[in-house]
Amino acid sequence: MEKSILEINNLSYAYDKTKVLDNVAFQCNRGEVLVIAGPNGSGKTTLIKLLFGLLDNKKGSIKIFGSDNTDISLKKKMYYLSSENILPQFLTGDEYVRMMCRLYDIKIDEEKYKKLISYYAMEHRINHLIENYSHGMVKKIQLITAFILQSEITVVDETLNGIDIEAKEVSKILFRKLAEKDKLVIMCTHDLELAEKLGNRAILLYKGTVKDIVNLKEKDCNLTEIFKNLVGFKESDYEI
Ligand SMILES: Nc1ncnc2c1ncn2[C@@H]1O[C@H](COP(=O)(O)OP(=O)(O)OP(=O)(O)O)[C@@H](O)[C@H]1O
Repeated sequence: MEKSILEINNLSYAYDKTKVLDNVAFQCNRGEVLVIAGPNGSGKTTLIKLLFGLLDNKKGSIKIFGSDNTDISLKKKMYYLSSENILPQFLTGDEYVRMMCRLYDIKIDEEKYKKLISYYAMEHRINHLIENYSHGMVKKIQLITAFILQSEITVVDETLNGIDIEAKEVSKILFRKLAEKDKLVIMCTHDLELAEKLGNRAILLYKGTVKDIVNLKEKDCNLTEIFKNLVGFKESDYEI
């Protein structure tokens, strides 16, 4: 089985004339949690949107399982947990999960599904309309869906922000288990502690370029310090 399943080369992107990604290149392997970290506006979400073919006119290439990422057959192999509430508001949580399973040709394992609902304490809300969910509940529905689908590639955009501690801890365990099943998990986050605990490698994105690719499994890896150095952060520069 091939290890590298996603390859990005010379990727650049501009909104109108403003360049936000410049010559980005990296590859991702099966079985890893790859963290994409970077300050606000560094281009993380743009990169994810390009990955899913949601933006036109990119420069460079994104190959997934050897095919161009716009290949429609790839859609069923990838699931995106957005940081925004993009779920259909007129469905219940349960209807959304079941609809996604149909779209992805996944026969739902009812026992597993029930377990996931209880892990995320959604027993009493799963049949309510998404429209009436809190911010965290919308995220929990996406997490339940991700662990039911177990796609080849799961991309998480800040989804662990704004969920309660128990849900966050459960998610950490389940994303690790997903990677252990030889799936690729890509996680955009500002939470560097989470990144260190969960990730295999981190791509450090800064002003649209890849500044470093850090092996998080190396002993004494301190992503916060690496980051501070990267942006030239000095405690002594700040006072009130
Ligand atoms: N639709 C858009 N039109 C114009 N500019 C955009 C658009 N979306 C994003 N940008 C700009 O592109 C740059 C990168 O934004 P992006 O959302 O990819 O960054 P990010 O790293 O995900 O940020 P954050 O951590 O704040 O979520 C920013 O300067 C942003 O203002």
